[in-house]
Amino acid sequence: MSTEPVLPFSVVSVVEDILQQQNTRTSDFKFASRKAEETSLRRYEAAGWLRKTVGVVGGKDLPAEPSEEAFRIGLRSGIILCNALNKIQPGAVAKVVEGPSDSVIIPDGAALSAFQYFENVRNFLVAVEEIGLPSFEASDLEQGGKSSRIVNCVLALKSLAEGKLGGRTGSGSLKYGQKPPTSVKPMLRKNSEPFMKSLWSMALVDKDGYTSDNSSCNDLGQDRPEGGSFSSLNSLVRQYLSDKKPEEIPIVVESLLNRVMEEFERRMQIQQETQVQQEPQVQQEPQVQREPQVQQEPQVQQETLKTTTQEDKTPSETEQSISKDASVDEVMEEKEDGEQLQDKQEECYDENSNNGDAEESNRFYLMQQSLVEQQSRIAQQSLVEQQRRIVQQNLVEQQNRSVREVKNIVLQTKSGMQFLQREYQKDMINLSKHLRSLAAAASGYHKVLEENRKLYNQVQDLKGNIRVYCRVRPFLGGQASQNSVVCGVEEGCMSLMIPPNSKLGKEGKKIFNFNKVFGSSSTQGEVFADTQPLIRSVLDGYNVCIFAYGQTGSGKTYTMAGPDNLDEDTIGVNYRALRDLFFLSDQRKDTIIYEISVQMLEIYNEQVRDLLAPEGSNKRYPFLIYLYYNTMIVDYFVP
Ligand SMILES: Nc1ncnc2c1ncn2[C@@H]1O[C@H](COP(=O)(O)OP(=O)(O)OP(=O)(O)O)[C@@H](O)[C@H]1O
Repeated sequence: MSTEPVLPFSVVSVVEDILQQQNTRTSDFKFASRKAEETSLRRYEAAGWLRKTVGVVGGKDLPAEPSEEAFRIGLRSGIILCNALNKIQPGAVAKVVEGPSDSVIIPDGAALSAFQYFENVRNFLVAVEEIGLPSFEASDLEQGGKSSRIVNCVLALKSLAEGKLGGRTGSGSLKYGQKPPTSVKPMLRKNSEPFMKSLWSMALVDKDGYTSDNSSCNDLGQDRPEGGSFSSLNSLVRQYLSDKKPEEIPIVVESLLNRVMEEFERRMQIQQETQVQQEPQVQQEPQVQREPQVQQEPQVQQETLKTTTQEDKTPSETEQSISKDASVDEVMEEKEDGEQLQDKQEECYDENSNNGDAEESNRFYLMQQSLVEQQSRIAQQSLVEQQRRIVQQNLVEQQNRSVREVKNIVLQTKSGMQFLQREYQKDMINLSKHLRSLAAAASGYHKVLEENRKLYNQVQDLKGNIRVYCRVRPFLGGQASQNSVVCGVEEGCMSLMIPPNSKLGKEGKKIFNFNKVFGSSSTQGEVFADTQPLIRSVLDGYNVCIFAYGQTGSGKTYTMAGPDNLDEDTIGVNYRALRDLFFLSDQRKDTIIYEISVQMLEIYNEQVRDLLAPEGSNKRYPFLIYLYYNTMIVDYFVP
């Protein structure tokens, strides 16, 4: 039954206090001074280890806490470095050229033996390279060189030496600052070592305030059974650092945590002093709180391991979900990478669990974090790469589909155009055939038309070139019907009553024959119907003359022109003949063009007078001229 004292303060409250103090005092100057201080601490550590390794005599040129310049000058001859290396690994530098027996610190710029200077340093650097430790340039030993690289090299030698003292072989295991065999680099901060050592020194302080060499507690990932409060703080620090990359842990945080450690240690000491005075009371109370802490911390650790396992597993699950679309080889490669990282973790974990060195624990912890982060990055990169590849494949497939659709449309359009071209050629061939047949028909039509005209005019000739029609005028208003001498009207003859004292004879009845007789009830249209065929003969080149003959008031003007009030029914032969001529001319305009002119003449008292002549000219023609005049319609007046 452990009897842990109950802390009157919580770890969180200490951290909060330190954070508050730190926030008020943080400045750039602090950062710079802190960094310089830690650089000096590293240099002192390197110098101290070299002096301890080569001995006081061999390391007389190197002060215990040298400045940067003194550190560089002390190591400039290469003797200390070569001797230290040979102590760790005998024969690493086959021959070390020693300086003068009474050598002292040679001022910078003073002439050294060139052989001594060059051979020792060169042999040391070659040996360091062969071992795989971080090296530096020979010029770093000169004025203005980078002494930090020399410090790194010496501290790596120190780690190698401590590893050998711990029973581990140098080959195949990672050392402090030693170059890893693969591209996976331990993401170790240079200034983390003092802090972690401070952290670890806290871990070795037991409840009584004594330092313990309990090697079972040398792993920061393990909890001390007696150090519940420190384990809580340790868990808190580890929890804070678990999701941070080494480069993301700023110096201020590291400084802050260091302050937390110091403050925590101080309060622990105060508490222990108080505990000595109130031991009976204090020894009972921690049992109540200590047990849950002891039980809780493994849970925290287990949860951390679970989280790590889940982080390891999540990319694998993601890979499995994506592997449907990815190639099998790529997924296998990624799984192999994950397994390799897992193996490295386990290897480092085993190695670290067997080593009691705090630096190794620190390095293991940071390296484990870097491995997990690297594994996550690899999984994320593969996920992003596979998604990008899927998107590219989808785009390519979509473009291919579009190209295929366009090709199909082009082919359909081309076939459609070819079909239309063939149809067009067929239509053109059929049209040419129709045109030829139409041309043949047209030529035949003209022949038929000519033949028709000839036949038509022959019919007119057979009917008679001279036709005589008789029209009986009806009685006008006020005339007695009993005075009419017309006693009979038939198709081709008319009967007249002969008065008794007439010169025509003693017969009482006289019959006259005509081509046709129109009675008093005949209309203007009936009279024109018999003369219309002669009008058409005019357009075929025949001469036609229609004239009316009769005494005054017999109805000549009415028959040829119409009454004073003209309408469609009462217009006479002249208007109807002219309308028919214009109609035929328009009907035949595609084949023949007619020029139509009109003359209106009056023959009165054997004088021919032009009725269309300008007013007052009173142009008269001899009657004989009229006989040869080619006219169609003449209203002939008999005096
Ligand atoms: N078929 C008819 N129906 C009705 N009225 C008619 C007809 N024929 C002639 N008339 C009328 O008889 C009258 C005389 O006719 P119209 O003037 O045509 O005779 P005319 O022969 O021309 O005389 P003139 O030789 O003096 O010129 C007119 O009033 C006319 O309207």
